[in-house]
Amino acid sequence: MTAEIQSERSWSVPNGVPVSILTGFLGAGKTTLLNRLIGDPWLSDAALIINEFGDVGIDHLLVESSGDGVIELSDGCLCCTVRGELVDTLADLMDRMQTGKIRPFSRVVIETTGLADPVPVMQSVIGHPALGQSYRLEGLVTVVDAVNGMATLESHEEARRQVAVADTLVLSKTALVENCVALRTSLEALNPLSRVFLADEPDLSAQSLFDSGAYDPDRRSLDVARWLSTEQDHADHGHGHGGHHHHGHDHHHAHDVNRHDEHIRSDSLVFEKPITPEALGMFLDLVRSAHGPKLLRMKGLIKLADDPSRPLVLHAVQSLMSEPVRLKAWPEGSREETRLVVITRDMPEGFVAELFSSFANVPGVGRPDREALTANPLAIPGMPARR
Ligand SMILES: Nc1nc2c(ncn2[C@@H]2O[C@H](COP(=O)(O)OP(=O)(O)OP(=O)(O)O)[C@@H](O)[C@H]2O)c(=O)[nH]1
Repeated sequence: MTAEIQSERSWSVPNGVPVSILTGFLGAGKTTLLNRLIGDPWLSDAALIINEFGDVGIDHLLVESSGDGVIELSDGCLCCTVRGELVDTLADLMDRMQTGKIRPFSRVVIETTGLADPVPVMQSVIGHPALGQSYRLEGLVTVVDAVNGMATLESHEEARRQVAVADTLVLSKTALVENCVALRTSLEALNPLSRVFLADEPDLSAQSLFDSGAYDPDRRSLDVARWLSTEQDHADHGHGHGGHHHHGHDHHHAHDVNRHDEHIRSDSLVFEKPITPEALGMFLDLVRSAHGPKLLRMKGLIKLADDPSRPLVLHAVQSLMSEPVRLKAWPEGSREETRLVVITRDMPEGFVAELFSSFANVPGVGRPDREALTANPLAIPGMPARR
C-alpha cells in the first residue's frame, strides 16, 4: 500500500509499473477475491484503485485494510464517466512516487465496476501517450459467477467483453452449483487461451492471478484487437476521457449511450435513521418477490434499530441473496448511516429509495406508509395501481 512519507529519492520505472485490472459482472465476487488477496505479501506495496457505479461508495469500506493506498473512484463508471479521473489518478500517483511524496509502489490493481467495459479502461493505460511511458498493462483478471454467469453472458455485452479480454478467469461460487460444464464451454468459446482458476482454490495467490506477463492482444480473439483499436480511435477523437454528462445528484448512473444499457440504473440511498430488522426483512421480501428479475445487484451497510453500532452487510446478486453478516462495528472511516446501492433494470426511477424510506418510516411527500404497503404489497410506488 502507498503511504504519505517523505523521501529524498526519486524512483525510475524503466519498464513501467504493472497495472492489473480486476473485473467481472455485478456481484461476481471481485471485492471478495480482493479481500482474500489483500494480505498477500506480493501485494504489500501495491496501490489499489476501486471504482463503483453508484455515487455512494461501499466497496472501499468493505476491503479489509482499507485506508492507506486505497483510492476510491465512485460516482461513475471507469469505462466512461470517470475515465478521465483514472488517467489523472495514475498520473498523479506516478508523479508523487517520482517526487518522493509517497512510498514507491510496485504495482497498481484497479477493481472496476461490474458494468465496466474493460476495453476503454485498458486503452486508458496502454493508449495514453504519457501513461504508456510509465505504466504497462499486466494481468487482466475477470471473475465469473458460476450461479449467474450463463444468464449474464447471454444478456450483457459488457460481461462477454470482460471475459473475452481476460488473461485469467476466476470462477466464483462454484460450490453453489452442481457443475460448471456449460459455463466453461461458453467461456472457452469467448476466450480459449485464458487461464481458469476457481475462487475457492486454497493456494490461489495474487501472483498466480496477476503476474501473467505483459498484456498481449494478439493472444486474444480478433474481436479484442479490433475493440482495442476502435477504442483508440474514440480516445483520439476526444470521446474517451471523462467529460460525459452527469444528471445532477439524482442517483442515476451518468449514461454514455454507447457504453451502458440505458435500461440499467443505479439508486444510491443514504439514511441516518435506523431501520428495524423486521422492516428491513419486509422491504427485502417485497423488492425480491415483486421485482426479483429486475434486480441486478443490491449491496449495502444497514444501520439496524436493535443495535445501531453494529451494521449489517447486505448482498444480493440477481436472485441470489447472501446470508447477511453483522459487523462488530462500523468500518473505519465510514459514517454511521445506512448506505445502500441498488442496480436495477427497467425499474421506475427512485422506486427502491421510496420503498426503503417507507419501511424505514422516513417521511416523504406523497409516499405510502409502511402499513399501507404491507397491507397491500401490490400498491408499490411508481407502479400503476391494480384494480
Ligand atoms: N458462496 C460464495 N459466495 C461468494 C463468492 N464470491 C463472492 N460471493 C458473494 O457474492 C456477493 C457479491 O460479492 P462481491 O465480492 O461484493 O462482488 P463484486 O463483484 O465485488 O460486486 P460489485 O462490485 O457490486 O459488482 C457477496 O455476498 C459475496 O459474499 C464465492 O466464491 N462463493
